[in-house]
Amino acid sequence: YVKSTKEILEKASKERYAVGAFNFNNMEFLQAILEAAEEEKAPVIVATSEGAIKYIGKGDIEAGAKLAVEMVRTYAEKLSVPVALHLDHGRDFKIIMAAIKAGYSSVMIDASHLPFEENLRETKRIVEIAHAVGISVEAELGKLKGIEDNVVEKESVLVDPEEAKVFVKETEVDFLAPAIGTSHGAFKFKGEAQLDFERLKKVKEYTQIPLVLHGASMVPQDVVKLANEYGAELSGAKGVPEDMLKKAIELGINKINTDTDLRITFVAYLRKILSEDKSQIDPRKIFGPVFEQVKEIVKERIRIFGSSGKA
Ligand SMILES: O=C(COP(=O)(O)O)NO
Ligand SMILES: [Ca+2]
Ligand code: NA
Ligand SMILES: [Zn+2]
Repeated sequence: YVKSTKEILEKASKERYAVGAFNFNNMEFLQAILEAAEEEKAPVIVATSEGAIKYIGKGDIEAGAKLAVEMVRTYAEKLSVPVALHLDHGRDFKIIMAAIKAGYSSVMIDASHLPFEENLRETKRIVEIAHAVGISVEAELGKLKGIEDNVVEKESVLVDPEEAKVFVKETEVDFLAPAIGTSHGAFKFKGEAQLDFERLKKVKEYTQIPLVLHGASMVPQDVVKLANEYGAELSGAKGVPEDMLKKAIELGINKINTDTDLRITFVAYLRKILSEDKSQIDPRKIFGPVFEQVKEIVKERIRIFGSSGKA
């Protein structure tokens, strides 16, 4: 059933577990994510980036947002678990408004590439509008490396917990994504994986609101290997290790954004199936088994996040 992001995350924050926020760009990814949540009896957040809304709507933002909402509602109303739809990395005011108008439960305003005061001002503006119509808001402090759809953040600038305290108090934002060393995509760390748990601990202490980890994919090496065996070129891919995810959850992370793990799984099994079943031309016979694997990786993540059975 459909439930608000705020209710889902406040329960998670109180009970110290995390809920997956899985990105989707099409029907099959959405189906796999929702089936995984249902099978794990877990609350789940499904998210579209601005690029996903444009992709779903073939450039028509209103149409894309509307179709995303209607797909989620159509599937979610049959499920026994709570589902919320979230706008990931909102930056364009028009797209954030389109998501709110279409019926998204929550929106992220990502102004973290701007100086603190500007990020604060932009976030406050979105919060005022969203709260006026019962929608919750996520914002980001600090910068992630990697491509955030349309922004290449050169340096990863970690969150300042003192700034976070002021930021949350002034903006009344509902959830905060503190940059603690992750980055988007499959190549997160040059050397050893490293997250700044001290900062995370302080941010939770100072803000006491649900926190979000971006760039949290684990990049499973067995799946990377499989993809490379079938012609992908993903050597050097590295994600967040399980023990670090678990420590981040203990320290107050309640929403874990996961996109790359689903993409790598999709690519590995699509390549495998196409090279093995050479006469297959029915997309359902190709996508069926591929998205079974995507469903399995989502179930594994839900278990690691601690939200299995929390519906
Ligand atoms: O932060 C993410 C996803 O991160 P990954 O690339 O690690 O899946 N979405 O907003
Ligand atoms: Ca950002
Ligand atoms: Na987000
Ligand atoms: Zn992100």
